[in-house]
Amino acid sequence: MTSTFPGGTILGYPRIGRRRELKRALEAHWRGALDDDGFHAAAAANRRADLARLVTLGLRADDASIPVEAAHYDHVLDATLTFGAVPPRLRGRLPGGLAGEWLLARGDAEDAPLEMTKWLDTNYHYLVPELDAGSTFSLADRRIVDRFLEAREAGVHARPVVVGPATYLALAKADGVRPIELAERLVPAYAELASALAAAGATWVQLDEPALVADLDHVATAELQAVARAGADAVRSAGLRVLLHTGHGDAAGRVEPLAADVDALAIDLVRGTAPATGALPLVAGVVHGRNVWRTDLDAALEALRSLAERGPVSVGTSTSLLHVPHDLDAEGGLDERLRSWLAFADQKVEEVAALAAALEGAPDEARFAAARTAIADRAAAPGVRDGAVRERLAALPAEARERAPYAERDALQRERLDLPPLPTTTIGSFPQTGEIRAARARHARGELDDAAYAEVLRAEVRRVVALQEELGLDVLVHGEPERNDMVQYFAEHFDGFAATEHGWVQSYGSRATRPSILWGDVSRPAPFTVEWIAYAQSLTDRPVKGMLTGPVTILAWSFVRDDQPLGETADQVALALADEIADLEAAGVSIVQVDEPALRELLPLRREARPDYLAWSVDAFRLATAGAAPATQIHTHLCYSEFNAVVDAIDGLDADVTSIEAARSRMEVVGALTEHGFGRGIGPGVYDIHSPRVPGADELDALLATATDGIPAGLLWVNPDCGLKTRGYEETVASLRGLVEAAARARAAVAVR
Ligand code: MET
Ligand SMILES: [Zn+2]
Repeated sequence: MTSTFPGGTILGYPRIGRRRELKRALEAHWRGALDDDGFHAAAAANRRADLARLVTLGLRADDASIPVEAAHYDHVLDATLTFGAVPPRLRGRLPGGLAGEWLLARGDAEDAPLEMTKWLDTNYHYLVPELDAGSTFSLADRRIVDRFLEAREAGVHARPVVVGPATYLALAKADGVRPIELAERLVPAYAELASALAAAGATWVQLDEPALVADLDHVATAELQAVARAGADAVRSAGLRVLLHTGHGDAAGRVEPLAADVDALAIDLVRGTAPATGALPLVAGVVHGRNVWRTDLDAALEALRSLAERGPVSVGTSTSLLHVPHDLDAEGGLDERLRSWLAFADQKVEEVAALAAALEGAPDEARFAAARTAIADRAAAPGVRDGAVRERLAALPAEARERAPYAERDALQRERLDLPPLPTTTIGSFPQTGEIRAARARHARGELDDAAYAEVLRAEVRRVVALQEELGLDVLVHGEPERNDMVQYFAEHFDGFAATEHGWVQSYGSRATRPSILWGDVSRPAPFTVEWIAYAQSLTDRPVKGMLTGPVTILAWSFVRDDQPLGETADQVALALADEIADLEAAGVSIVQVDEPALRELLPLRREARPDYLAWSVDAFRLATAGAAPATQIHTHLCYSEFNAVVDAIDGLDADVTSIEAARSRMEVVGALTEHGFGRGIGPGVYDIHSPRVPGADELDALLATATDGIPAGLLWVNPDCGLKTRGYEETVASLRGLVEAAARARAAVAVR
């Protein structure tokens, strides 16, 4: 066991299991099919399998190369439990053990769970710590120590990983106090944890402090640095060595003041540069932790060698591998050529090991040659560059992103659609019933033929349209039963994308998504949404919305190519969507919604990078939609985030109607929009679809009153926060009935004014 840093390491590894074993264990335990012991045994078996795998792949078992994090549900929740940060509303009554953990993660009939939000600029959701001025912290749970001991029993001297205090507090919410001000109370709990780890025999601890490289509105970089430094000092005071890990972008200019307080620094060299930390040992993140492309080993080795001139260097990933699937070898169905260009988590571990060996002077020439061949092959492969797509983009006229003035569009649309004031609508999806899911699975297995599957879906469209008419909604949807996922469905119908079979990536808790791989130039060979919308429209006289996913969201929820700027890829997707919109219009569709729920998610963590991002993302949306006739009403939909920071961009989208999540924040966004002078249609959500709760009439009236106070009645729409696909029919029908009735009351109130 050495105290100098190992030659090669990773910063984290997927925790869900190669075949989503952890998901199965979690869900079985929640259903009551597995007791506590059974769950712990399954989770431990999964952790042990991962440790063994990492050793096989080339990480050393004896020198703290292997990180152990392995949360049951979420690593931020693990910190909350470890330090006893019980939410004030549950103080004194949070059950111990798994029951308490699930109460925080999932809530129950009486108690809401912790709020969930996105981890930095990723699509991973963490549970937001809930604190107040009375919060205190101590080592309340020994899971981090126990996992270290468990690994040792399995023959691995591992490196425990914990979210650092600066990041923990930066990502927390607190009542009556700025969370960062609680640092003086939190830091001693890190010292307690460190003492326990030292007593257990640990040598290194990894403190994850990505907040250091972000620009946050509510806390200054200097404050974060001071708290991160105090956390590192606390861990060191127990005799442990600290690996400070930032990831998620450029650490240069952010970590230098901590150089004397840590023993090594893990930095993202894919998106950032090396900080001026002298001869401090660096874990150089040259293997991309968040995408699925094979590393250019030659270039990486060169970068490592030049860094090695300054001081000790080991090889690492740019972030935790939490954000990529386990193993490419599981993908038997992928095109062989595409497969040769890729690396999932396990392949990235092998890349790290290969680079570490080469840096030590023992390069595996065959592996380097294979990487070289694959990278050259990818650069020249057909489809990666499609002449027709490129010519079309190059030839775009200047006005390709401009629609007619809103006033003109508005007049034409009002005449064409003839809607009542405060029109009611939904966001697109209706509950995905067990029946639909079962039919999709049987269709995928070949047990249900195309015609029979299509009939199941059509029956669902009929039911959804009839239900909406009965409820009295004004603008209808077809319900999206044919879509497994709002991005994957598009990826499956566009050229330039490939889907994986087992490429699951944790999204939150037991939930995982399977991002598609965007590998080539994107185009749309044939219309694919039109038949569904047209079928729904044939069943009703009310307008049915065409329903598309926007370019930014398609990129955000896929693995994107790394060989051209994102903005260029976004424009290609935009043109593919523009083709679909043209076909929808030709089929008589009068309203098209283009969803951009991820617009806020991709916002760069650093302020200086934001204007460029907002420019290309808004441009891509406009390119997708500007070809629509002035009489075609373009809607967009945004959710999952706090949108105050991007109101200008939302305005820039120039959609005729924007529906936006607002119920949970009690219409907070209405104020921001009013202040901005937003002058087009707006539907702040009045029904929080993330919970099975049916909103009461008073609640709906109150939310609508806030909306009508801030938004001119002529612009206001009434809708839920988001799509209904995760809900059951019972609560959906009750909630939508309430929503339509509340809209009628609000209409009457507005008419009287
Ligand atoms: C995450 S946004 C979802 C929008 C989509 N149209 C739906 O209703 O499900
Ligand atoms: Zn949504």
